[in-house]
Amino acid sequence: MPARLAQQPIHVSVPTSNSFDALAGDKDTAAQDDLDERVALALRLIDAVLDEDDRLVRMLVLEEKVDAWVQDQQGWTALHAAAYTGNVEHIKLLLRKSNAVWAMPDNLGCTAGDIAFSMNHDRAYEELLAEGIRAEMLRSVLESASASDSDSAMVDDAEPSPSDAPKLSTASDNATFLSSRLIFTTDSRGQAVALDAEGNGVMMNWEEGIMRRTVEALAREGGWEGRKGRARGELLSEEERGEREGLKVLNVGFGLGIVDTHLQSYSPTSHLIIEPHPDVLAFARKNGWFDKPGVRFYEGTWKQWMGDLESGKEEYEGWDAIYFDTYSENYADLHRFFELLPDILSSSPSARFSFFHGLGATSRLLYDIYTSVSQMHLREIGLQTEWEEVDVAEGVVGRWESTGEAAEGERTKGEGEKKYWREEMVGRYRLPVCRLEM
Ligand SMILES: C[S@@+](CC[C@H](N)C(=O)[O-])C[C@H]1O[C@@H](n2cnc3c(N)ncnc32)[C@H](O)[C@@H]1O
Repeated sequence: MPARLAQQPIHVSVPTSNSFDALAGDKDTAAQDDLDERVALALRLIDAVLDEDDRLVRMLVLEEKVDAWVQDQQGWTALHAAAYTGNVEHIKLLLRKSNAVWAMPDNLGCTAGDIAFSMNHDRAYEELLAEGIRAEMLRSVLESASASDSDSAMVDDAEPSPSDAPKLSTASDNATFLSSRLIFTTDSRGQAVALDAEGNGVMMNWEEGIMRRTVEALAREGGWEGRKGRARGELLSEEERGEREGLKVLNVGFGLGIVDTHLQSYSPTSHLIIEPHPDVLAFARKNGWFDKPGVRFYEGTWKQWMGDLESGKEEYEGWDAIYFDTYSENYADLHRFFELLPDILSSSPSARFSFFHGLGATSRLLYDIYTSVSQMHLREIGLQTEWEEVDVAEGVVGRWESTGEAAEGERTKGEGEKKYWREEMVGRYRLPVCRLEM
């Protein structure tokens, strides 16, 4: 979920370890001297930016062509320094005239944009945000071009990896996740959790508040709030007599069944759940989900379901409410799902789509970028998005426990625990509610 999509939200070709180590690794003396000099100049650039020595900054960037991506001991680059001073001209110079990397995190995981945000340098933040949005939009254009070149648009990539392939993580590779075991248990605070084979939280009960608020928003916007708590039989009779519209809901990714439980409280006429993981399906079966009236499971991935829609095995029904929350997929997958929406969302003006927006939730800058990029991609296919802000803490106990799902997440508590949502930096959860523009 959340970061399930944000496991690898940003793919940039930059060194991931401290740049000093990378540069210092070369044993050749002449080359080493050259590297030492480059590092020294890069550190000088950081100092010059911090001193706002405009002449020196310009000389180092324009004449010396200093490597602006080099990090100091705290992981700062010249761009972090410019974000700290809020000097917009330096930010522009570094981004346009040198090899500064907007997404480079420092040792605490902060990008330059996060630094600008925390210093309340609004213009500097906007500049870095615009750069991130541009880069991500470009990346997704290139990704979709290469996906169509390789004719993979409808191919399900959730095939088991060959045994000689490098070991992939359950948190970032969907096929690896789907072929590994899941455990349904409770954490030390008694909250339900689903953990993957690496101990990452696939779904945790702290997300209950978000799931409830999502279904409430879909129901309110979709005009089916009034179904809540009514007997299913009565609702169906009203539908048959033409006194009430039917309600068709589709959820992609069952997890702990939290969002589906909320959807069920409105007794939908039909409720399709797409879920491929055998352990999740067994959990759902054990908890009676296969016997609920109106509920049907598609036992496969959403990409397999797309293939079945195309081949006519599954029907394009036109759903009134669609929710998407998978695991170990990335933004490119979500984007592909967006493109299916005009064909599967009911043409009724009250039809709504939502998805779990945990994209880039390790950084304020990344969260803002993915909010904008997803909204732009949805607009491209004719969907308008409104965002509701949700306090993730709402009614939740110990929500940060044992979430290893953000691969780049910071260790925060005991061994094996990582922080997923950097609340202090990212702020409130943004709940998307999308509808077709009429
Ligand atoms: C985060 S959980 C969903 C939680 C759910 N929203 C809830 O309220 O409990 C993600 C689910 O997506 C499923 N999933 C993973 N990959 C998928 C795929 N390619 N297609 C459909 N579902 C997938 C996982 O097995 C898991 O059950």
